[in-house]
Order: sequence, then C-alpha cells, then structure tokens
Amino acid sequence: MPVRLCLNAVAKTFVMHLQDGLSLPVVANVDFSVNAGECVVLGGPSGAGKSSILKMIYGNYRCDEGQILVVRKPDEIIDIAHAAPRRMLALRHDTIGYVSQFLRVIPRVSALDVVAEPLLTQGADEETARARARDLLSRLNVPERLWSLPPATFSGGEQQRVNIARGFIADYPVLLLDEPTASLDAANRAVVVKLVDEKKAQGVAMLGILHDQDVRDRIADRIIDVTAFRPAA
Ligand SMILES: Nc1ncnc2c1ncn2[C@@H]1O[C@H](COP(=O)(O)OP(=O)(O)OP(=O)(O)O)[C@@H](O)[C@H]1O
Repeated sequence: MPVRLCLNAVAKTFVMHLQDGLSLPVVANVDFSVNAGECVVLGGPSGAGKSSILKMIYGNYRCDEGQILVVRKPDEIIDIAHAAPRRMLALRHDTIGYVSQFLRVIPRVSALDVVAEPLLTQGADEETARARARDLLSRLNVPERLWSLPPATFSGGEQQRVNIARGFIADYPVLLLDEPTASLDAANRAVVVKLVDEKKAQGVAMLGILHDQDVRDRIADRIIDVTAFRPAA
C-alpha cells in the first residue's frame, strides 16, 4: 500500500519563555511512515512524546526540525513542518482527521448536526450527512432521544461517543486517533475497533495513541516505540 504520511528527522524542543528560556528537548530524529490501510500506534511511557508527535502532525505544535510529509492527492505532497496556516486549515478540512476523547461543545447545535458537520463541509448533501450521522450515533449506542439536543448536558461518556462519531464520519485519507477509547465500555470499544477496521478497508492511514492494551492488540498493525526518538542528553 502507498505511503500516506512520512516523518523525516523530526525534532521538537519546548522553550519555556517564563523560565529564562529553559529548553526541553522532547523528541529528535523521528523517522517513520504510515501506509494507506494500516493503523500504526505510538508506544512508550508517559512523557515520551507521543502526544507531541500527534500534535505536530495536526499542526497544533510547530515542528522545529525535519519534514512531515502528507499525501493530499496523488500529485500533491505537503510538508506540514513548513505549511502556512491557511494550507494547514485546508489539510484539516479534507486530508487529516483527528479523533480525540474530548468534545468541543458548540452551543445550541444538536448532537446530530455536530456529527454531520465534517461531512457537510467536505461537500456531502444534508440528507447523506445526516443519515450517516444517525447510523454512527446508533452504532455507538447514543440514545435516539438525545440526537436532537445539544451535547453540552450529555454525560462524559455520551459526549465522548458523539465526538467519536464526528471523528469517523468524514472521509479523510489520514486519521489521527488520540485515545479514542479511553473510558468507553467494552461494547463501545468494540464498535470503535470495527470503525477502525472499516477505515483500514477504505485505505485510510491511521496513527494513534491507545493505552488500552486490548484495543491496541486488536487494531495496531505496527507499534512504534517513541523512546527510540529520545533526544541525546
Ligand atoms: N506545550 C508544552 N509545553 C511544554 N512542555 C510540554 C508541552 N507539551 C508537552 N510537553 C512536555 O513534553 C514531554 C512529552 O509530552 P507528551 O504529552 O508528548 O508525552 P506523551 O508520551 O504523550 O505522554 P502521556 O502518555 O502521559 O500522554 C513531557 O515532558 C511534557 O511535559
């Protein structure tokens, strides 16, 4: 399967401006790639830099060195490390999705519309987007009586499942999974495993952080140990 995401010699150092410019090197020489149709999981102990790598790929953290190459179209490869903010926004719109456990609640927007929105912005018609949103909410066992309500008052677990539905609904060639199953029950963890399998079958390249050993064993095609990228002392 073709490569969709490739990190070359990536490095990140945090500079603490309020602490006399103290510098905290987190990762260096990060080299790996993710192919279409596979799910790669970042492993390693707490503080090793897994989230920092994911955040650099999504453009939340600046990448200090190296290249983060993503294939947007067969003839368009973009280096996220040097992408302008506008280009990064375009990538988030059509190329890279991010599924986390936390829902950013939008006031007065129903759960159904929160879930349908990423597909609508990718150009799907309203009927298709809402049908897919209903399907995902129902698969993730969000009670139908909640679909027309804004998720602000939902329980933590319900909000999390709305967020997962929102993360999986659109058709991104690259999907970042940031602890998507944290605190889900076994039945809903199994649904997420199935959703990941379906994305693999569609050729989506996924990179994740998953502390849940059982889910990791079921979805990881490869585990990359981030301690290998520890900066030299
Ligand atoms: N915005 C930031 N400013 C300063 N230091 C940061 C920042 N983000 C992360 N770090 C530091 O970088 C190191 C790696 O953090 P990161 O969250 O990437 O690790 P992780 O492997 O994802 O850990 P965990 O498994 O606990 O989530 C930590 O020492 C953390 O304190």
